[in-house]
Amino acid sequence: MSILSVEKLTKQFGGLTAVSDINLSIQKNELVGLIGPNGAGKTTFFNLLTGVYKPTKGKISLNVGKEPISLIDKRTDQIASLGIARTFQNIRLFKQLTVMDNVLIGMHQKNNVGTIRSILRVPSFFKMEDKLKKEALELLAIFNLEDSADVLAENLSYGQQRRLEIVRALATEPSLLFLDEPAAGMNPQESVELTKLIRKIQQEFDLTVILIEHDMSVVMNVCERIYVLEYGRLLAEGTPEAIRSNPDVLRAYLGEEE
Ligand SMILES: Nc1ncnc2c1ncn2[C@@H]1O[C@H](COP(=O)(O)OP(=O)(O)OP(=O)(O)O)[C@@H](O)[C@H]1O
Repeated sequence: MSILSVEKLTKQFGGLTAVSDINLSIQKNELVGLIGPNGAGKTTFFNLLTGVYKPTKGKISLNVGKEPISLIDKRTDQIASLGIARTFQNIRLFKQLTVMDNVLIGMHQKNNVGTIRSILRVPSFFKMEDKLKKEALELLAIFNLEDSADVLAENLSYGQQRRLEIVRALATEPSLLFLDEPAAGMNPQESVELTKLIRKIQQEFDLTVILIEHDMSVVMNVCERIYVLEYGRLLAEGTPEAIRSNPDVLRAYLGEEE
């Protein structure tokens, strides 16, 4: 079943067409890669799917309930509440807050803790808060961050901050997770560990994952299917094996670092 489908999606910034006539369909529980040279339109594509930008043209349809839902004209918060979570190329954590609080914010988005209850601090608030903290610690443990729960996010290493971003996205209990260059700035060993973690959470949390990544070893190891963009257009689509030997892809990447 297709969980997300995109038809003729286009985004123009003045005279520049950043995303051009993209058609794509993602199946439930797939782990799909989105690759392409710098400026190919990958982040713009994520921004269109998550409501940051309004498309110039095209359709985006999400299939998580009885009827498909159009994401065109939905705000970012509405899209998030439909079960789409993302991370950003430039880490966007609450750096002055602890690791735990960063995760709790993600959870509060989903769980109705309630402003009145939290201001009045009634017993049910503390009960809910304890439950959420326990769940947050379990999520942090998957990413080997549980011992840093009380550390300020700004004091984490770069690799840890990237992992915390994923935990915070997971805390909203998404069905679709968009990861924008999760391995950027990581050393090779951290990238390998992250690859395993992405696969693990996809299976454990029944997730559909779309991953933008420049690190080809991450993409080729983790993705079941890959879409390649170039100058905003869809250049190729296929399994990692097919993409690896596709002449158009090789040409687009010629001279690019792998
Ligand atoms: N807000 C904007 N206003 C104008 N042009 C933009 C805007 N956002 C992106 N662009 C342009 O759209 C094109 C696609 O950019 P985008 O960031 O989506 O590419 P990308 O594939 O994610 O690149 P990278 O791999 O370098 O992150 C680029 O030419 C970029 O300069």
